[in-house]
Amino acid sequence: MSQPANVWIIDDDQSIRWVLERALSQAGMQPRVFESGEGILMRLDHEQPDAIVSDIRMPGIDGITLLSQVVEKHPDVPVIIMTAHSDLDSAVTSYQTGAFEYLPKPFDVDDAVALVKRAVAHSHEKRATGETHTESPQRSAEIIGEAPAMQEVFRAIGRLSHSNITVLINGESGTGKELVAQALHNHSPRARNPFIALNMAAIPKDLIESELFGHEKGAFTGAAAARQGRFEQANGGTLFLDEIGDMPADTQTRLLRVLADGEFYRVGGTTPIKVDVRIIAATHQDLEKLVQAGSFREDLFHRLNVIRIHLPKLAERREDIARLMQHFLKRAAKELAVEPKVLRPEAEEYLTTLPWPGNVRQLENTCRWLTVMASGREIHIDDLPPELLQQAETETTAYGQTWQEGLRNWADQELKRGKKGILDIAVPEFEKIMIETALKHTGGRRRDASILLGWGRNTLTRKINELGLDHPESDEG
Ligand SMILES: Nc1ncnc2c1ncn2[C@@H]1O[C@H](COP(=O)(O)OP(=O)(O)OP(=O)(O)O)[C@@H](O)[C@H]1O
Repeated sequence: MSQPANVWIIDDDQSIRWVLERALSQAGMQPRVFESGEGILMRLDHEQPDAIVSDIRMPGIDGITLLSQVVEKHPDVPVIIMTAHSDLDSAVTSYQTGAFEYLPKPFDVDDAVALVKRAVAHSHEKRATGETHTESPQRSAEIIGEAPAMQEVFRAIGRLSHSNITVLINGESGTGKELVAQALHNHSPRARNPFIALNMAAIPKDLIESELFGHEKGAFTGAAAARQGRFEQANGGTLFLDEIGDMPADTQTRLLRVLADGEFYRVGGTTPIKVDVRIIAATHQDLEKLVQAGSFREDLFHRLNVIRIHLPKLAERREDIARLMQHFLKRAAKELAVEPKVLRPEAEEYLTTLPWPGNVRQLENTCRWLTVMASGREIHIDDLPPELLQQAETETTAYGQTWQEGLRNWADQELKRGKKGILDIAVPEFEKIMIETALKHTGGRRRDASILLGWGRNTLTRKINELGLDHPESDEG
């Protein structure tokens, strides 16, 4: 009921697939994308998503035909049909054929997400039995990290590879905690058994217990069938409890008991269930503080805090940024079936200096964005998303000013002090800064610096003399 909703997106337009996939993932769902409706019906015989979002006009089987087949064979799976705005006929046909809803393109992403959520809720209501087992999507376990702090993490993974010990991973959001948890599992004696991830912050509080421990039929309103919890699903394997700091107090008590006894009861159940589960927990919060504040049980904290792995912020391992970007650009290109883009050196250098508050996830999203939005194969600084460029503008001057604002304030101050002829002070100063910076970038080579500045070589030489910048000529050839 509260497992991440499985949503299939079918569209031959990769940008639509991408936008929806991203938006639904961010809304806590598990989208899966398909370029066409071919094979969907066969797939449905094996597993049913909580909702399907399909385009109408696609090569091969079209959306309406697919819809009619799904409605006939799997009436419990709601289908949302997308099509061009003007196409009223298709809208009508979709409804008549049994679509859950019709989504005109272009659509507002938030509206689309809200609509998919409605469809998912609807299918949960309708689906009395036969919950499908959703595992985390298979991830490539490649973890990039040459920075010393990451090497520490790799060593820990290696050292722990023969053990089933509990691990607590600390680190800001997007630093790769889940990836590391998965790697710990993949390199453990439990590797062949399930790795089940559950994010405490993403589940409504009242559903956490049934999510973890499952429930018996009729345990609460809406519990139409008995259902396994994550603990049972993870039996023999690893249960990754993300954002453990958000676990409600009574669930903490229950978890502690399970860890001590190795058994639990489903919600509404009377038979104890035995499991063998390794716990890896993660949090971006300071659990010691939570313990002090009384919102996290101290005894549970000690049980979880056996081995601790700390993931540094991306800004603390800048040496990995370039490699990570290359990795994500390649991956995004593969996802979108396009040629991989490459960063121009200056764009790469620039990106390496940004603060990246969203850590690796933000970097990954930026690479996806660039793969779709950058016009050529090479990514120039101008291609970067506006919010990243603005960061530079505000960060290059102190006090959060842009240089224009700084200049304006300066001029204002000078005039207030009664100065006259301020251009005679400002213009040479401006040119001096431009010239010196350009020369710095070319290692003192004037010919190249004049190109960077957009001046002729002779103009640059004259200016250097006029301004009295006796920059040594170097490597003029
Ligand atoms: N070192 C790395 N090498 C390659 N990919 C990485 C690395 N670190 C993180 N990623 C990728 O960045 C994204 C975010 O990582 P992950 O979900 O593991 O972070 P998290 O710390 O668990 O975030 P949150 O706390 O928000 O859930 C994932 O797509 C992951 O694959």
